[in-house]
Formats: sequence, structure tokens, C-alpha cells
Amino acid sequence: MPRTRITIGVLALQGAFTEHIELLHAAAATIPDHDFSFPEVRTPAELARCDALILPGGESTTMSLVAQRSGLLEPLRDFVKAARKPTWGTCAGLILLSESANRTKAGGQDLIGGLDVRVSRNHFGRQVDSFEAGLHLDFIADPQRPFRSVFIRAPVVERLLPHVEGVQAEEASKEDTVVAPSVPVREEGRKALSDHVEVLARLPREARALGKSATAGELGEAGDIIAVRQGNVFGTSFHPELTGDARIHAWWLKGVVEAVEQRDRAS
Ligand SMILES: NC(=O)CC[C@H](N)C(=O)O
Repeated sequence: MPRTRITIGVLALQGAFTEHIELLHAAAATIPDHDFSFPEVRTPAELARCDALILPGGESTTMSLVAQRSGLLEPLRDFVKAARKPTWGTCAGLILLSESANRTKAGGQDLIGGLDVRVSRNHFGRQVDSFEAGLHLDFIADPQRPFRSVFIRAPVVERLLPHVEGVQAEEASKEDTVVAPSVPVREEGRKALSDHVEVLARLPREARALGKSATAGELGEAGDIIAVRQGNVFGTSFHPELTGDARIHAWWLKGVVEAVEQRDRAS
């Protein structure tokens, strides 16, 4: 018996949230017998109604500042890290979901955390160094058809960190690095926590040549990690919401339905 309603919020403080909502609607059409809603989330009360959440691309420092002013930072940490509800961050969203981020602005920024990784912000250089790449993603439908992805001042995952509850001294001691505060995983979330980070995609070799004016040193190496998952938390360096291809959204939504139905059965 399918659940009547699954609410998947999109954090709408800043950035490309509308595009995500459009693609979620397209993805929902591939999953019959479910009643989805995709509200914009700007307040703790709106977040509390969600079964899952997307953090869009945009500017992570601005987003965390607005989240803090809106009283959303702690509820977001609780949602992602304590309850471990399904969450996907794209680009700036990936930065916010990382336990550690370097190349942060002076004064740092607040991270939510949830993914045991360190990201390198603005890894490919400035806005003019944005590029597109055709990715071969073996987890989506029709995997032999490249997935056109846009990288705009994108981060990459530069290191996978071991899972420990609490800030790691080694991470916290780096000068240009910020770390997410620790939040103990609740019992309901523990079932959804897989201990290790899976690498789901790396930058293909051809993509290196596509960066426009970046110097070789600024450009990413082929093989840079651009998509990771740890239990219910998923992150991509690029913007799948900007190219009108709903295959990643359809794959993620299917996983959300499974996670939510599993949770319902257990409760
Ligand atoms: N397109 C993006 O989301 C860019 C992210 C941006 N570099 C940041 O630090 O937030």
C-alpha cells in the first residue's frame, strides 16, 4: 500500500531552487502511485513537514548566513545529521553538506555537515572558468547516454574522511578550513547511516579541456570526485537542475521513496 503523500522540500533561501522543483515534477511522473509535494523551504516549520530535502546550488556563504538568520541552521543539522533524512546537495549544497570545506572566505562560514568529506571550494577557478561536461553515470537510467552537467565555480571532494562523531582536530586545525559542528546521530537516523562514503562519479578526462580560461593549475584533474553518497546523504559538484535532464532526480526520488517507506514500516 503506497504512502499517500511524500513531501520533498527544496531549500529556497538563495540559488537555483525553482529549477530543482521543475525537475522533481518531471521525475515524479516516472514514479506512479505516489502523491508527491515539493514545497519551497524557508522556515523551520516548513522544514519540519519534509520527508526529504534538496539544497540547491548558489552561493554557500550567503546561503549559510541566511539560514542562520532564519533560525534554520540547527534544524537543518538535526534533519541531515541526527535524523539522517534523505538529503541531496548540489554545488553550494554539497559544500554545506560537507563536514569540512577549505578555501572558505575570511571569517569562514557555517556548514551543516552530514557527508564525511572535505571539499575544495571554487576548485576550477572563477565564474568565467565554468564549463560543461558529458558524464557517464552508471546509476541513472539509460547510462550510456552522457549526462550534460554544468560546473559553475564548482567544488570537488578532495578527501574522504573517516566517520567519527565530532570535529576532527586535524581538519579543524587547518588555516583556511571550516568544519561542521558535531551533532549526535539519533536512533532513527542510525539505521540510515552507512559508515563509508561512496564515490559515485569522477570528472572525465575530456572535461579538463573544456574549462575556458583557467590555468592548468586551477583546472581539476581528470578523476576529481564530483558525486558522493553516504547513506541517505547525496552530493554533486555540478548542477543537474540546469540542463533539463531529470534522470538524476528520478534516481534520487526513487531512493527517497524507498527510504521513506522503509522508515514508515519500521515505525
Ligand atoms: N554554483 C555553485 O553553487 C557555486 C558554489 C560556490 N562556489 C560556493 O562556494 O558556494
